[in-house]
Amino acid sequence: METLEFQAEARQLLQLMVHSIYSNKDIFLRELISNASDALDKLRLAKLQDGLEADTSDLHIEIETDAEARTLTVRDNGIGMTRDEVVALIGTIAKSGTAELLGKLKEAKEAKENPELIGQFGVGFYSTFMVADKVILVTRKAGTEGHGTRWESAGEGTYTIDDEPDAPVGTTITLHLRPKDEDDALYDYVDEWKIKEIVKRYSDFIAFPIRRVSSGDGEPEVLNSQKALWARPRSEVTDEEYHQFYRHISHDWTDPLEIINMKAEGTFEYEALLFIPSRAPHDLFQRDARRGLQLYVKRVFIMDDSKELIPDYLRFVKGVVDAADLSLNISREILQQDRHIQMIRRRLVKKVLSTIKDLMSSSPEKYATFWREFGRAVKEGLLAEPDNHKPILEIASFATTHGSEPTTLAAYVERMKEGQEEIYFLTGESRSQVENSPHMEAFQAEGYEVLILTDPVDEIWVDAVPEFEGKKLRSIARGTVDLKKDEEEKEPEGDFAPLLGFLKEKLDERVKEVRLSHRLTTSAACLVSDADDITPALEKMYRAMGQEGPRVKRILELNPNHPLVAGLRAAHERGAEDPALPDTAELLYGTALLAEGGDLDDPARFAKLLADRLARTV
Ligand SMILES: Nc1ncnc2c1ncn2[C@@H]1O[C@H](COP(=O)(O)OP(=O)(O)OP(=O)(O)O)[C@@H](O)[C@H]1O
Repeated sequence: METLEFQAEARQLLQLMVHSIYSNKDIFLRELISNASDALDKLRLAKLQDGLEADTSDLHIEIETDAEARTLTVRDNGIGMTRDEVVALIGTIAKSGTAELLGKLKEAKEAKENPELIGQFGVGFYSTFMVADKVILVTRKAGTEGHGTRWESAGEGTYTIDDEPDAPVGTTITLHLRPKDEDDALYDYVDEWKIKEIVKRYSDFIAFPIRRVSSGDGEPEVLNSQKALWARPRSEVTDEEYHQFYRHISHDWTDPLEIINMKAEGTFEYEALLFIPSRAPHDLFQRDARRGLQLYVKRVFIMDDSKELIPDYLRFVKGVVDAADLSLNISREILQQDRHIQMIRRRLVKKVLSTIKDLMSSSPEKYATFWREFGRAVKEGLLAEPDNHKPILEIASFATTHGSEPTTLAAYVERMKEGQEEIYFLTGESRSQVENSPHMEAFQAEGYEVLILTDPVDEIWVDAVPEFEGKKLRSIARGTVDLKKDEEEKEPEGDFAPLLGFLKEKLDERVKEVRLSHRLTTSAACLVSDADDITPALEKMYRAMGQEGPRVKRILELNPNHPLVAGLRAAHERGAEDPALPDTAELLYGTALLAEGGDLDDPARFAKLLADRLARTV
């Protein structure tokens, strides 16, 4: 017999379990049944796809209680585990992001107040320690000869592991129950009615029979109806049943925001049951996160995380697709090329997008939640699926200078001023940075609405999307802007020509052009990108990804009505040789860069120039 230590993170999680941060302890049984069901799926699949020799004629889950010994046993005749697997799977937590979450959960008190936080990672097998002070797991892997493995722990720092000579194939988990304490929601889990209630509530849809055996009783009783939820008409399924199923497949603690049923008949039949969660998982933007749907073929589970069924930008959608005409032996490789799968995927996308669109009118609050949680991911679809620009843009909303609530593009277009032909936007790092950017000045002064785009993905998709309802999307930090229709109000460029030429020469390394601006009302100067150039934010992103390219020069625009610019022109006219002029040019450029939230190349030099100049004014 060997005594081993739990990995540090596993120990922390166990601690939380032992000290019962969950107010609902009943869920331990749901977790055990869920694992058993997965193990049965895996055995059936191993036989089907890998030709494993195994008896799958009576796959089932058994629950046995012994009131005297106060034990509860959950048994399955599924795939089982090898000794190494027991150590790796039960002694450690391999899931990404767990450490981080555990950090947040350190305070058990906080966890009690935040059930959703803990719901974000499956507590799984460890939840048994909420109700048991000793857990024994005996298992044998299907297809292995000889002995099985016995694992035992009291949920503290260590566990023991040993050979078990006569273990049958599958896994048996025996809990030595703590004394009941109903004040602490710790019920009597040897009670027949309690078991029935829990199974009915949480595990009714499990595809394998869950049988209750009890010493003395005669025939075992089947506790669940085993009906595949996606195959039942929506009107016959309660929300509670859907929610439990959602938990089984998603391991999310909170109820889903929306449930989608689909059924296609005809040449290619399939059924789908999809869920849109009500909150983004913590790993929505992590590359290694689990994504994809469950694939079944005629009620037989084939695989988890089937990415081929749903595009990456809808990776938060959970659910099941049950296709009638696929081979049970289908592999991931074949899945990628399968025409039917591609067709299903297109239909699912269409359905998800139209469901969100319906929410916008039927339940604006739900829609707002959806967009807040998942909008950032959905916008990636504008890059990935040009064919779906329209339906994606229709469900998108954006922060805007028109009030504090986000707006749809349709609502923006409706509010457009007479004569306005483009949809104006400005990208940046935060709302306040964008709002206070010099680029905004003329638009604000003239009463034009500007969309405020602050997600990193915004920098990219705006270049991929040419228009919405025939209106071009237009960055107000790019190209020329001419909001004033009245030619007479404009300053003649001619008077400024010598100054513009001088500045261009002095700032040649940084700007490609210096010109008068029509977008400034209060600032002296601003920087804009040429219509076809990439923006500084994008340049920065490329750089961060390791793609060095040549520096893109921008255009310096001056406000002819600003006293600084007027004064500079006068000074330049008095004498172009004035030694203070080049410094002023640099200060002007630096100030424009700072005003839009940009980074100076040489902040120390800028600070020195500024201090010298200020010293002369005090
Ligand atoms: N009855 C079982 N038969 C075979 N393997 C099992 C069984 N129970 C658990 N396992 C293995 O142990 C692993 C860890 O189980 P655990 O319940 O802790 O987490 P999980 O099921 O992977 O995640 P979650 O709890 O989020 O569902 C499982 O993924 C599975 O590989």
